Amino acid sequence: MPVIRTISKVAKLALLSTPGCGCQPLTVAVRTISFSPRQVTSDASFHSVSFSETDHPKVLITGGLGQLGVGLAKLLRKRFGKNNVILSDIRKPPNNVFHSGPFIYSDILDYKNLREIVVNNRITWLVHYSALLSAVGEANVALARSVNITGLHNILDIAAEHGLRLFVPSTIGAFGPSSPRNPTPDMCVQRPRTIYGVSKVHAELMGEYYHHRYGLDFRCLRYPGIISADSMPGGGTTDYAVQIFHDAIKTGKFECNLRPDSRLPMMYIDDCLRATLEVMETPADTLSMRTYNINAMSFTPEELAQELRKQMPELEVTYNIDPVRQAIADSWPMNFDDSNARKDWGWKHDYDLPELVQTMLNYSGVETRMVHAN
Ligand SMILES: NC(=O)c1ccc[n+]([C@@H]2O[C@H](COP(=O)([O-])OP(=O)(O)OC[C@H]3O[C@@H](n4cnc5c(N)ncnc54)[C@H](O)[C@@H]3O)[C@@H](O)[C@H]2O)c1
Ligand SMILES: C[C@@H](O)[C@H](N)C(=O)O
Repeated sequence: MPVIRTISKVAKLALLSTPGCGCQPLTVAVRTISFSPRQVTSDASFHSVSFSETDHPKVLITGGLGQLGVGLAKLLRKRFGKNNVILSDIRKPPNNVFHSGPFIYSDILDYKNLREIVVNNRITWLVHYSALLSAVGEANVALARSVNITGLHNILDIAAEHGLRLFVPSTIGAFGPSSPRNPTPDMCVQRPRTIYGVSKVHAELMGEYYHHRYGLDFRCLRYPGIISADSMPGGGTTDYAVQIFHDAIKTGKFECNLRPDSRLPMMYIDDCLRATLEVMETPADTLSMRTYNINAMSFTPEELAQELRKQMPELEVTYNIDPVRQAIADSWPMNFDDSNARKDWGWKHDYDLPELVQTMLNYSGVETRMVHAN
């Protein structure tokens, strides 16, 4: 019992000294406390990165070379200035990305390297995009567990120690077959059947725990499947909804790996990235929760093909079901209830299915014409 009493006393102290706002310097160095309990006083200057709401944040994006990171960096750089947003990844950036703003190598499994980057660049916001998605995660569970869970622990500790505002995306994949699927609310049973989903529920719970325990300013949105024209998805279940545009334009044909009636929540990338910026800028006292569903539309492969055929009547779609992806899709939400995000911080999507299709075709058409011209 004395151990439990001591822990709860420390917890109370931490809660009292950081009243739910990550902008305050933390009184506890989290990684230190987890291995050898050592209090760090609140005036210790080495971790007190000062960030006031009037300053521009200094942002680090991990896993930034995937489907979403480059677009987010572009949006944030427009708002906060090119040099205030650092993209990072373990892959080599293409020329255009390398020359568009700061890029740095960062492996989220390397705690010391991460800490060095945060300290040397006086980072105040951390957007944690590194992950293995649902389908690649099932193909390599050990790596997914390491990147999505061990990597997240490094991120949480760094963010807590340095008083960062931390964004970690979750996903429709954080729900499972026993969750209500149509619609899926923020609060319900979450028993996902993929390592990806399990790691994302873990991230939601750990982030919220660090928020309550250490005052970490943790913010999390559960994204639907994201559709983008100029970046390719990294191996998920919703990838078909991006691939169909590329194949339709290139060959007029598409082979879909999900059943025609597989209904999933989806969103155009611009809405997703804007939501991310909006929730990061929302004053902390407006957030009644730390993890929100966000939604835009919901469709099946058949409905997407029908919408595409309004502009490409010749489009041929065949179905060759991937049992792994199909089982995942069958366990995920069909419709997402995002009423809390709409109520608390005014979330509103811009793109429904017709606008999405028009935008993707316009963009991909331009790209195709450029490729043919070269
Ligand atoms: N794209 C979607 O449809 C979608 C939907 C819901 C949630 N999300 C979440 O958004 C985030 C970004 O998604 P994305 O589609 O850009 O993912 P992605 O798979 O395209 O990119 C992930 C990136 O993480 C990097 N990475 C892998 N291991 C790493 C390591 N050890 N250290 C540093 N980086 C590492 C990869 O190199 C890759 O560039 C993820 O957390 C994902 O779960 C995405
Ligand atoms: C939905 C999302 O998390 C990702 N696009 C996947 O399918 O794995």
